[in-house]
Amino acid sequence: MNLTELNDHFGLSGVLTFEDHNGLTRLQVKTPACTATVYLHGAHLTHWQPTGAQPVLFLSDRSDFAPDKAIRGGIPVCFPWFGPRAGGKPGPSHGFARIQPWEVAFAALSGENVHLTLTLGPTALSRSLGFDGFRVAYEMVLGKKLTLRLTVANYGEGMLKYEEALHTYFSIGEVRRTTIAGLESALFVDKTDGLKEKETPPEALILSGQTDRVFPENVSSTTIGDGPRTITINKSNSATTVVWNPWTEGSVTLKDLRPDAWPGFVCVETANTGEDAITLAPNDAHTMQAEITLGKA
Ligand SMILES: O=P(O)(O)OC[C@H]1O[C@H](O)[C@H](O)[C@@H](O)[C@@H]1O
Repeated sequence: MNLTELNDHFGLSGVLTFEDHNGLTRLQVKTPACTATVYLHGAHLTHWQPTGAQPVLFLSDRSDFAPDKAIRGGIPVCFPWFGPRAGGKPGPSHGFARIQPWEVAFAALSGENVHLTLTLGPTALSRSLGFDGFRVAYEMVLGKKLTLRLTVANYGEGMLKYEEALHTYFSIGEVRRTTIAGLESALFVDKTDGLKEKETPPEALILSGQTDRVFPENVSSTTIGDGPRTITINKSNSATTVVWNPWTEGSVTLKDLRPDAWPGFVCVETANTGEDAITLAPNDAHTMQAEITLGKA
């Protein structure tokens, strides 16, 4: 659908409008409860700001907005693998979902919440990478809180094994003064240190250097302490949590991130990766959910 058709079919007067940005289609949401921006490219939520609060998501001002690139910041949807593809097989980092155009299936205002569903089915790129019999529905409920539901269905004839992540970049005042509660004494794999298995200290986590930690079999809720506010992530059907900040060392390798931007965000990711990957029998489906709420410290 072109912009006119999208606005005719799914636009909500004064609440939800589709527009072009750099050749990509995005939608802007404005309600008494929040403002939000979603790109159909990657079903990428780049902005969510409850009324009266600071923006919750970080977006890099050097991000590419191009059909073959992932947006840096917001919430990249990683599917059907996380990080580099396993087994040395070809394919983009974090899978193809974040660099494919998704379709709008549903948009409505219910009370003060906008309910939006975007879908992704097999594309030329996914088929070229061996993914044919799947469908993904991504439901967002945008209001004072944010609910994200990623449902994957197997329409193929064989088993479908996949990884997934909502790679959320939270905007924070200063990462070295930010606490992450909920991962106390938790086991993690340290991707910055040869995949060694380690355990976090018994108190809330404060990052002090380049961080790339995968917490397997971890269903805990996490709460980010960002100065006067807290950001809580409650999740279901997600067995992996990932915490990432590139720090100075990692940032220099990322062309789409200002080298001094890293103190302003932390990624706390709702995921199913590695041993927690999902395997679906034909006609089966699985839903992973994250719910993000703001509070006072
Ligand atoms: O640069 P990207 O492909 O978006 O990946 C950014 C980061 O994502 C995750 O958090 C991974 O654990 C990291 O290893 C990776 O560097």
